[in-house]
Amino acid sequence: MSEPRDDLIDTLSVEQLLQLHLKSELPCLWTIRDSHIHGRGLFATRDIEQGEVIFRDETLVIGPRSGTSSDPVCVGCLSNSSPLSPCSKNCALPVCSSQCENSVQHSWECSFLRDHCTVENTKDGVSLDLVRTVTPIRCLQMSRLKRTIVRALETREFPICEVDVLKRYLHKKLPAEDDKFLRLCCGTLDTNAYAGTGHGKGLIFRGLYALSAMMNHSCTPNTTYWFDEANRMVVKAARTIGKEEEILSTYTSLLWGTATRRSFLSNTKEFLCRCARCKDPTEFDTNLSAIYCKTKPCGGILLPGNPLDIKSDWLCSSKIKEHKMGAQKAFQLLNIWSKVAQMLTENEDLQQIQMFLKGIPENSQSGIQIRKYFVLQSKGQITDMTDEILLFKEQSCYKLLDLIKRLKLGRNYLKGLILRELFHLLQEKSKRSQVQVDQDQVDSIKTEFEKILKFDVTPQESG
Ligand SMILES: C[S@@+](CC[C@H](N)C(=O)[O-])C[C@H]1O[C@@H](n2cnc3c(N)ncnc32)[C@H](O)[C@@H]1O
Repeated sequence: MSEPRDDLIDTLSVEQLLQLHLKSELPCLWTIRDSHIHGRGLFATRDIEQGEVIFRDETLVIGPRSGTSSDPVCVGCLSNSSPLSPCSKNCALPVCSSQCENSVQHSWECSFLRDHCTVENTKDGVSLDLVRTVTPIRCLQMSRLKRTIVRALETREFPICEVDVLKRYLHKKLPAEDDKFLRLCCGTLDTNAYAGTGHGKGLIFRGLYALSAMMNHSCTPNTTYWFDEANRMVVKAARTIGKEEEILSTYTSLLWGTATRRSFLSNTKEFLCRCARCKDPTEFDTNLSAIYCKTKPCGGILLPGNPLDIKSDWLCSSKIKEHKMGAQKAFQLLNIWSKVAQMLTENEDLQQIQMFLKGIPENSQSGIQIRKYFVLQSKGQITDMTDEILLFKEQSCYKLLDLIKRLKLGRNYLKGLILRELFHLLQEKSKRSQVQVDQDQVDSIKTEFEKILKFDVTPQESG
């Protein structure tokens, strides 16, 4: 499909625009329709097998994340794995090499900022404020086709707009049209962008993906995604998706409890999810949000009476009416646990962690937070770990895998990472204790994680 003349672009439907943007001539597995969840959604045009690639999405724009708490990354390669220094051309943005400084990616915004801004009193020559504005600024370079797609996406105004941050540094007024488009892009990015991380390369970015922006959210999505070497977003079926079924993604961590997920979605995307998992106080019998009943010697667990109403009392599994807790108190407790969990993982003190885990219900969100950290992020090499840590990591892998199964998350990327870790742990365990580990089991774990983590299944590729 060749690109039409500029004046024809305005006459195309969203679906045609997206087909053009993805430059795909293959038959596609998706169509755009009205959704009962919200606005438009993406729907399957045929049955899609678990693990099948549904689409590979090209970026409309990609750049550093906008959060004030994010560590700065090189604006050229978007990685934080090498030491950063200010761009020598004095645009106040950080780069990690002369190659990144002179990259096509960076050159345009570099001259834009030098031409429009005055930057003084920066910390080490870098302005973190301006780093936040890079991704919207990059939108000004968009082609007619990309601008038309951006205008077709859902957008809303969020309280913080990067254009206002940029304005603090401008000594030259932006043309009204650019100002308006930049504002639109800020809202569109906040509504639709995905945060990406690059496996092992310290990549941290925010990308606007045209087709992915059509996917509504569910806390038990039927897809999983990943970013390939070209930073394309690869979306796969986490379980079988029937013809006509809506193709759903997630905008939040799937291992958080309902209250945390819903408040995150409300704060970052300004909507309240009402999916099947959000409606179920037990979250498919996982009790992720549970806290122990404080009435002695009850021993029951408290869960929200109505998880869709943040003010509703938390009720006890003993069904005794008086055994309850106000929502505010319950949220405070969950918050404190989460902070303690964060502190404990930073210290990696296994004894203290075991004590903390004894005081909270099994599967509780903070316990899961600790286990996930130990499985996927803990410092150091497996070969240097004590037997106790190795055992804790192994148990944590099984716990997380069980949770993923019970939450009906299917074959998702997180599961692949956990299985890979488990494979390495079992190998180390058998080396250390010379205990015979079931080799068939280890091999099947290897096959499964390789299948999940291997996204280049080109023969099945669609649009
Ligand atoms: C990436 S867009 C999804 C596509 C959008 N429905 C459209 O018509 O363009 C994200 C926005 O869709 C809405 N949305 C997505 N999932 C939702 C859900 N589960 N419940 C309510 N609104 C949702 C929210 O307004 C959110 O900001």
